[in-house]
Order: sequence, then structure tokens, then C-alpha cells
Amino acid sequence: MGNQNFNEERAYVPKEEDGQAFFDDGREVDLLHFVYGHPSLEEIRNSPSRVLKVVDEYGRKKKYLMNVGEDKGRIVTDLIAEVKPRTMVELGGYIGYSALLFGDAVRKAGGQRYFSLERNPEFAAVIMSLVDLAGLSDVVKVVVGSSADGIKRLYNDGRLKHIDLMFLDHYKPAYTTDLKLCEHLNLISPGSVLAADNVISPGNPPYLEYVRSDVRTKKEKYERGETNGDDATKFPDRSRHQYQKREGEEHISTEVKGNPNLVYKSQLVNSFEPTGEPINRVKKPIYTMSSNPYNVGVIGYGMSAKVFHIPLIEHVPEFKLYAVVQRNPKPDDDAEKDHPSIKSYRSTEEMVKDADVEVVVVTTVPDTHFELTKLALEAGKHVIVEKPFTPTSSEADELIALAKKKQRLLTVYQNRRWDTDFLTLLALLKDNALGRITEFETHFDRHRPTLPSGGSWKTKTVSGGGAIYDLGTHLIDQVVVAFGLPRRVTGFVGSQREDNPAGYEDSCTVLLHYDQMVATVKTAVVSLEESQLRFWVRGVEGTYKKYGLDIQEQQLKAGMKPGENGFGIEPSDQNGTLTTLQNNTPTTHPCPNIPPVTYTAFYTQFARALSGTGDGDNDVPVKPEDASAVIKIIELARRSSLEGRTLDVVT
Ligand SMILES: C[S@@+](CC[C@H](N)C(=O)[O-])C[C@H]1O[C@@H](n2cnc3c(N)ncnc32)[C@H](O)[C@@H]1O
Repeated sequence: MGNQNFNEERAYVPKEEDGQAFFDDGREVDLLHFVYGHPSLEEIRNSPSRVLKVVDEYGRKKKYLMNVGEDKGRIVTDLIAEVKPRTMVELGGYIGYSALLFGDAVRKAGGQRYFSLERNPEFAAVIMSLVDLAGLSDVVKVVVGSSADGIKRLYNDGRLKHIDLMFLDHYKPAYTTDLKLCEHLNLISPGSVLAADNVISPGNPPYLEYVRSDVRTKKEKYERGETNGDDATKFPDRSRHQYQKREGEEHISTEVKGNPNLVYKSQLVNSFEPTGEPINRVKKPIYTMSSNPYNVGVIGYGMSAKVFHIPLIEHVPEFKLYAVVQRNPKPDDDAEKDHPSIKSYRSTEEMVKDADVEVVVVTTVPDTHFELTKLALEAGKHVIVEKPFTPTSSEADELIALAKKKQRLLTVYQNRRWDTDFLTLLALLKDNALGRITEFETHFDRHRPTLPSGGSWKTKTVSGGGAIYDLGTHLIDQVVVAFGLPRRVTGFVGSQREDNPAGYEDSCTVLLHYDQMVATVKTAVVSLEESQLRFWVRGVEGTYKKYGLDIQEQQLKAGMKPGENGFGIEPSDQNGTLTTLQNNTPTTHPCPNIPPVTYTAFYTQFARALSGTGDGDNDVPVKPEDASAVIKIIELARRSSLEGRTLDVVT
């Protein structure tokens, strides 16, 4: 990470602005005279750090030099120590500051080659001269010419086979095209790391967009044949024509389409320009990348795994179904048979020992969630837990603390946040289409008045079981997403079935009290309807009503794959309705669903959080704290039901 304090005494003289040249006005050759005429010439020979000190002295006393400088340089030398590249490439060498600093670091880290690509032959000659003085000629090779030509030449003559670390610091529009060229030539592969300077300030939006795009977006562009041909026009004239004076206009090759399968993980690093340019405005991103999809290990091979997780893991390119824990495979129910390329484990203990598993998905029965999630986190895995998070909120909070301690991501699969009708409703609320809301009813009712045979865990009285944990979690979570935490809770949790000796909680009605609104959450097993009510939301200016559940579960159960034509799209006659006053008469009209984003959004967002390219704080799709709050509401509702009174939500 960058240094948080800048020592003003070490600042370079300011960069000349307002049309004055700040490079290529003779200062580079002047620098050579300064260095070779320096009183300490003999002491600095063969010492890269001492040569750099003299270069810094020139920048501080004489003229500005567009070097990476000490502070930003440290970020990259730290990275070199971590990555230990055999081969490192820099695009844009200038007078050789970065070549000396990083070439030296590569050598110290056991590396073999540092290629410095520089278009301007005079600058390249300065680099060579300083590299020679610093005694780095065995490692640092200067390649004169445009970066694209240099890369192709090094590749063609066999001198460059793989890039372990690349520093991009040259002509801004060429960042993306050169990166694609390296991808195309297979020079960049899993584990390669990129460090790109100046992508936030002065900015390089096409590059950021490219490295932040997910595989599918890149593939779509790739298939449409889109390249970054017009990139140069997106930059200010000053950047575009910066190097025109001697070298003429840059010709960037736009025909190379790169490799859309590569996934980049990114990290932003604060630092300073060598002039000490203000701290927080200058953010220097470092991109690390890997084309390896994250290896996912799924615990459990029941309905949750087969319907709600594996099809999505297989669909989202950033993930790979790598392993499944199935305790007792049967001839007609065997994960390994269904997915021959996976590793099959009999226990979680065994699976979490597999160092290649990066993400664990817990899909087993709720009373095992705590123990299995804990095992996975302790083994250093990132974890997705099926809802309900855990039977108790204290267990949930313990897991949250453990994930923080272990610096692993933890999220809960509240997938119904991505139900299309719910997202449609959220959009209506955002647009204030219903006016002030007074009542929000959300249902998950069925007509199953007798206990189903077969003894599914869902009908057993286990900790974390029952309708409120199973279906109520989704409904309560949706209310909290829409309105935040309620003030008070009234619960009616019990049984609507007569033949229920074990007292299984098959239904619930929960009232969530807000200041001017009440939300009613209902799951019933006695509800004889042609079509079950899903949402009934009443506001002073309109009512939204919707029947029937989101279609994705039904489609997934029928074997439809995410991404297939029609996935997530309900027949339009199942969409909700909106009733508003028209000419003082209540009038009901169809309220079409918004285009579905589908449950794949959960996994895509998790991939972004893992790679550090997510929005905001690199958020996981469902914060575990939010899922824990839902469990707290469930606990209150059950207590309220037992005690026959309304309880306050204590925050
Ligand atoms: C900001 S300077 C590099 C500073 C250097 N990395 C350091 O920290 O000491 C940018 C350099 O990129 C060079 N350059 C610009 N376009 C280039 C291209 N297409 N190929 C190679 N070098 C290029 C310029 O001549 C200039 O010397």
C-alpha cells in the first residue's frame, strides 16, 4: 500500500503546465550530463539505488521528470517481492527510473529478465546508459520502438514467452490494445499480474472498463467484433498528442480482440506523484489478474444444490464446480455421475483440506449451517450459506466475526432478492408510484393441509426448521430490503395442520411494524386458491397486486438452464397489476415486470466481491449482517407468538 505521508523535502520541482514542455526538451540528455558529471559518480556505479538517488536529485533541483517516483515505485517493488516474476515487462521506459528500480527488485527476487519498451530512441538511449551505469545490463533489456511492435518482436524471436508482471506506463489509449495483444499471444495467463499507472488520474476509462468487465460482457463484445478502435478519441487532446512532437501520431493496433475468458481482480492503491501531488486525489490502481475461475466446493447434494446453486455455478464463468460433498451417494443420486469432472468427497472435513477449493457453498439442512460454515471459514475458504443463515442469531454473529478475523467473504443465499416481481415492486416504490405505503403484504402460501409423506427434513422439528425459517426468511428479508428494520414484531407461528403430533411449525403470520406502515408476512399450508396471492401493497395513490411465485424456481426444477431463452421471464398474464385513480375512478391495469436479472446476479456479484472489482465497498451480494438481522426478527416473532405480545426490535 502507498505511503500515507509525503515528505515535501523530497518533492520534485512542479511539472510545467500551460503549453510548456515537461519532457523531450533536452532535459533527458541534460540528466545524463548531470549524472555522469556528478561528484559521486564512482560511488554510484553498479548501484541502482544510488543512481536513482542522483536522478531524484535532478528532479528535485533541476527539472521535473515524469518518473514513477519513490512512492508509487514502492507499490510496485512490494508487488515484485510478492509475485517474484521471472519475466517482467514495462511499457514506457522514459529515462529508465522504473527500469532501474524494478529491474533491481526483479533481480533481487530471483527473476531473470526485465524488458523496458520505449518508443523514443533518444529516451531509450538514456535508459541503456543508466542501466549500464547501475550494473543492471544482465537483467534489463531495452527494446526501442512502439510497445506493440516491441511485444510482437520479442514474442516472434522467442525472447518473450510469458509475462509474470507488466507495468503499464506509456500512451494511455494503448493500455487496452497492448493488453489485448498480450492476451492474444498468450503472454498473459493465470497468475500474471498487471500494474497500471495513471488510470484514475489523469484517467483511462476504456482500460478500466475492459479489466472490470465480466467474461460474458467481454465475450459478447468479442463476438460482435467490437474492439477499442475509437479509444484514442476518448482521451483529452493533450494525452492523445503527448508524444507527437518527434514520434508522430501513435498508431495503435485495434484489430486484436484479446482473450475474453480472462478475469481480472483489482485493487486500488493510494499514492503520490513524485511532485507530492495531493494524496487522496491520486489513486493508483494495481490490477492483479487470473484467468482461473474460482473453484467451488458444494456441501450437500439435495434440492438446494441441484436446483439453486449448481446450475448457476455452471453458468457464471467466474466459477467452476470443482467439488461436491455427498455423504451417501446412491446409484440414482450420485454427484460424481452427474458431474464426472468434479472431485467427490464424503465429508466436509476432507473437502476443506483441499487447497484448490476457494469458495464453499453450504446447502445442507439448517441445523448444520453453523458447524459447516465455521469449518470452511477456519480452513480459509470464502463461504456462501443457503438460507436460513443459522438457527440462532448468536451463531450468525459468531460466523460474521470469524469471517472478519479470517478475512474471508461470507454471504447468505437470499436469492429471492432477485425475484423479478420483487425487483419490479422495488422499482415502483423507488418511483413512488403507489404514494405513501400503508400496508405491504407478502405471501408464500400453498394448499397442503396434510403432512406430506416421505419425511423431508422440512417437516421435522429441527433447529432452524419450520415455515418461518424456510420461507419466512425470504419474505422478511424482502421487507427489510424494501423498508429497513421494523420497530416492532408480532408473530403468530404455529401449525394449521391437524395431524401434526411433533408440533412442526408449518405456517406463520408476522406483522412488522413501521412508523406509518405495517408489513404482513404470511406463509400458510391451508390456502385453497386457483392462484396464490404473492404481493398486495397498498399506498395512498395506488395498489400493486401480484399472484404466483417468480418463475425461476419452476424453470430450474424443470431443468431449464440460466441464460437459456426465456429464463426468468414470466408469461405476461402472470405479471402484477397496478390500480390507480383515473378520473376519480379506481382503474386496474397490467404492470409488466422489469427485465429479469435472475439469480445469476447473486453469483456474479459474489465474483466481483471476490475479485475486488465490485461496486462500493466491494460488497458481497447479501451482507451476512443483514441475514443475521432477519434471523433476529424470526427469533422475535417466535417469542412474540409464544408470549402472546408484540416485541420491540432492539438495534
Ligand atoms: C510516463 S513515461 C514512463 C515513465 C517510466 N515508466 C518511469 O517511471 O520512469 C511514458 C513513456 O512512454 C513512452 N511511450 C509512449 N507511447 C509509447 C508506445 N506506444 N510504446 C512505447 N513507449 C511509449 C514515452 O516516450 C515515455 O517515455
